[in-house]
Parts: sequence; structure tokens; C-alpha cells
Amino acid sequence: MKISVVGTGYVGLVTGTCLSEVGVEVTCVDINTEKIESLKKGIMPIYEPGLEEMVIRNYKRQRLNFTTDLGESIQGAELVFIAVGTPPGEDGSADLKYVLAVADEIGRKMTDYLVIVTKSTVPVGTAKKVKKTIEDALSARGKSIPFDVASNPEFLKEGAAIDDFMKPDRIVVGVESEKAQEILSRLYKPFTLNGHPVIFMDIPSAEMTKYAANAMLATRISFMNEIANLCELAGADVNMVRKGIGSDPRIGSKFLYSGIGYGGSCFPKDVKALIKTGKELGHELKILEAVEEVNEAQKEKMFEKILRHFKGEIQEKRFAIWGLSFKPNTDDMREAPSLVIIEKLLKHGAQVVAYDPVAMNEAKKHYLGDSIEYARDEYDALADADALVLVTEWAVFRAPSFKVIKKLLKQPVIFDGRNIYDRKELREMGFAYYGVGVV
Ligand SMILES: NC(=O)c1ccc[n+]([C@@H]2O[C@H](COP(=O)([O-])OP(=O)(O)OC[C@H]3O[C@@H](n4cnc5c(N)ncnc54)[C@H](O)[C@@H]3O)[C@@H](O)[C@H]2O)c1
Ligand SMILES: O=c1ccn([C@@H]2O[C@H](COP(=O)(O)OP(=O)(O)O[C@H]3O[C@H](CO)[C@@H](O)[C@H](O)[C@H]3O)[C@@H](O)[C@H]2O)c(=O)[nH]1
Repeated sequence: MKISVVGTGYVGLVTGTCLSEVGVEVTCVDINTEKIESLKKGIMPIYEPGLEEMVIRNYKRQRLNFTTDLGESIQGAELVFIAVGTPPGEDGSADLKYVLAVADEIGRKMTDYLVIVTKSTVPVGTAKKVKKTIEDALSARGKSIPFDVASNPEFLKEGAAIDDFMKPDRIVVGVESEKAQEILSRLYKPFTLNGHPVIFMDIPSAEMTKYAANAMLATRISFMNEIANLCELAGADVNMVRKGIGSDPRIGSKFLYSGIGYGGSCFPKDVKALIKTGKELGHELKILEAVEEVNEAQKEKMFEKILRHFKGEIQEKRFAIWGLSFKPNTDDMREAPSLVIIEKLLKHGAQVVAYDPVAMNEAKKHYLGDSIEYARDEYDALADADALVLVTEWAVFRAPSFKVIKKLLKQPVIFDGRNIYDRKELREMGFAYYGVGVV
């Protein structure tokens, strides 16, 4: 089977690579020439564990190709995925300009039947717009080539993308023709052999499923952050509460970790986009408005603890930040909570020195990137710092030598944004310790 994947970012590159791994002939397309040329040389545009080996292996086998020429990529293909970005517009709605530009190009270049599948996260009704855009482009050419549209939202998590794609819990596909369903069944058969289903449904339901999934997960996180804040006031320990409620199978133990607010390229933008869809349809999504509000406030909570500890006097104090990416195992800095903490520290005249195992290059591209120092390793960041602020729970930060930390810091103070340290042990060692949802 031959397919084309348009957009070679996190989703497009992982999708194309994993499909080529099971034997599909894949061409990945991007308008970014530099990205495509680098990929041909085996240089990855993103950090994603396991991706590089898989790309190189399948490129060598010629089952995975890279091009900037969309027209060439769809020659002889049965299916094309649209996997370009859908960033938030000014009003919070998903900006569809990249998706529709690709649809238009497909309409201008297709020569045979194709299933056009949106893999990007797009609001309900987008497949209809994609269909209309392709029809318009075909009619401008005076052509009538049959095609189907479908929706196949992606649920991979950054940092675990290969595993999530290769071993999906489920694959959601919205279709409106038997032919499209047959082609997508055939494409995904290798991923269903261990019992994980492809759930076929109508297209609007598939489009909505993606937003509902992310909104539900974001809601759990904001809910737990609220409970954590209450625990601090009530003298309870949110870690215990999490275990206590997570063992109820109706609740489940995943995505119940309180911290410094959710970030990344998906939850913040998708919650906003769903709120906007609600507004457009005359329905106020009150829960999601609260989810967002709680998240924004949560990103500032650790900074407030820092200010309180130093009695508001942080000017010229030096803070060591461990972790910059929005979560471990990725270099993605989009909506990273680290940026909020760093910005606040800098605004109050503090100095910041950061260490991240992977994301420092990405951080340097950010507008705050020049305003901070970067350390060689996690201990180097601590020299002469007044406190350690743990922001991203990378494995390398999980069991450090607290003796060394104590020696290096000017004052033994730890702000643990992810509750990964044992506060009792640290306090016994003489540290001032601040976590989330614990006193
Ligand atoms: N990042 C994730 O973890 C994730 C997971 C699930 C779903 N999604 C959704 O998938 C979509 C893509 O996200 P991403 O993080 O992969 O984005 P990304 O920004 O990493 O990649 C998008 C790519 O599309 C390319 N592109 C833009 N216009 C193009 C065009 N006309 N032709 C060819 N290429 C073009 C860009 O150059 C870029 O390389 C979004 O809708 C996102 O919400 C993302
Ligand atoms: O218990 C938890 C779990 C996560 N987070 C935070 O939530 C954010 C998102 O984490 P995660 O979901 O692991 O990463 P993403 O790569 O953004 O993946 C989400 O967004 C993707 C894009 O839509 C979806 O495909 C995935 O299913 C969905 O999990 C990060 O800031 C995490 O630190 C918490 O604070 N507490």
C-alpha cells in the first residue's frame, strides 16, 4: 500500500515512520526544505526517543521517503494524511489555514481516487471544509476525480510517541463511505492484531472525540491541582489522596498528578479551541473555562511560594532551574510552564541558570532564551544558586545526591514542582522543601 503524509512534524513524521515500519510505502511531505533535506541525511528535526533509528532503517529500505513535492507524493497513493499544524488563532479557535492550503494543493494535483484523511486536530466540520476546498480546486481544473474524506485523530503523547503509535489503545476513524473504511481498515490491520480496535464512526464524532479526550485529560489535571491547593490549606497530602482515589477503577490512576500546570502543544490550545466551538454553537463550556483558569493560576503557584520563602526579596538572587521542556523525554517548549516561572523570576530581578538534558537548544530559540544562563549539567546549575527549582521531572533529576546539592547551593532550599522528592528526608537533612499539595 502506498500513502502520502503531508506535514513532517511530531505527528506526521511519527505516523509516516511507524506505518513504514509495518511495510506501508510512505512519502512524507513538508514545505520546509531544510527539514526534508536533514531527514534524508538522518538528522531528526525533533527529539523523540526511538524515532531516529526507525527513520534511518526505513529510509534505507526505501519504504520511507521525504520530499517537498506533494504532487509527486500522491502519484499512485491510495491515501493521504493531512498532518500539518492547527495553531490557535487570536480568538482561541483552531487556525485551519495550513490544513486548507494542503487540501487545495491536493485538489490541484490529484490525478486518481484518493482518501484524504485529516490527522491534525481539527474542529467538527473541518472534513466538510476540506471536501469543499478539494471540490473547488478540481472544478477549477475542469476535472471530476472521485475522492473521499475521512478523519483519523492522533492520540500519541510526545516522548512516548513511537510506543503510542505502534501499540495504540484504540484507533478512531470517521468515514462516510465503505471504500474509505476498507482502505483505512487495511492500513491499520497490523496495529489491531493484539486486540486493540479501530473504532469506526461518522466524521463529526471522530473530530469531536479528539477534543473531548484532551479536554477530559486536562480536566483531571486541573481538578487534581485544585485538590492539591486545598490539601495545602487543609494539611492533607495530595500524593496520598491521589493513591486513595486512583485505586478506584472508576477513577483510575493515570493523569492524576498535580504539579505546575499542564503545558505542551495540545492541551492548552485544544481546550481553548473547544471552548470557542462551544461559543460558536451557543453553548458555554463552563467546566472547560474553569479548567483553563485553574491551569493559568497553577503555573504561578510555585513562583508565589518562592516569593513567600524569600519574603519578596529575590532581586539578584540566583535560581537553578532543573528542566525546561513541558514534560520529560521531549525538547518541545511549546507552552512550557518553565517559561512562566522564568519570566516571573526575571521580572523580579532574579538571575536564572537552567539545565535540561535535551531542550536547551530549543529554549535558546525562545524569546526568553537569551536572558538566562545554561549549565553544563544538573550540578553545574547549582553553583552559588540560592535555591533549586525542579520544573520537569526528567529521570536524571529523580535521585540526585542531596549531599552534593546542599554543598553547592548557597542556601538549602528546594522547590519541587512535580512532587518527586521525599520531603521528610530532605527536611531531616536541613533543606527547606516546598512541593505541590503537601505541607
Ligand atoms: N504534537 C503532538 O503531540 C500531537 C499529538 C496529536 C495531535 N496533534 C495535532 O497534529 C497536528 C500537527 O501537530 P505537530 O505537533 O505535528 O505540528 P508541527 O508544527 O510539529 O508540524 C507541522 C508540520 O507541517 C508542515 N507544514 C505546514 N504547512 C504545510 C504544507 N502546506 N505542506 C506541507 N507541510 C506543511 C510544517 O512545516 C511542519 O513541519 C496539530 O493539529 C496538532 O494539534 C499533535
Ligand atoms: O498527571 C498528569 C499528566 C500530565 N500532566 C501535564 O500535562 C501536560 C501534557 O502531558 P501529556 O499528555 O503527557 O503530553 P502531550 O504530548 O501533550 O499529549 C497530550 O496531547 C496530545 C496532543 O493532542 C495527545 O495526542 C495525547 O493523547 C495527550 O496526552 C504536560 O505538561 C504534563 O506535565 C500533569 O500535570 N499531570
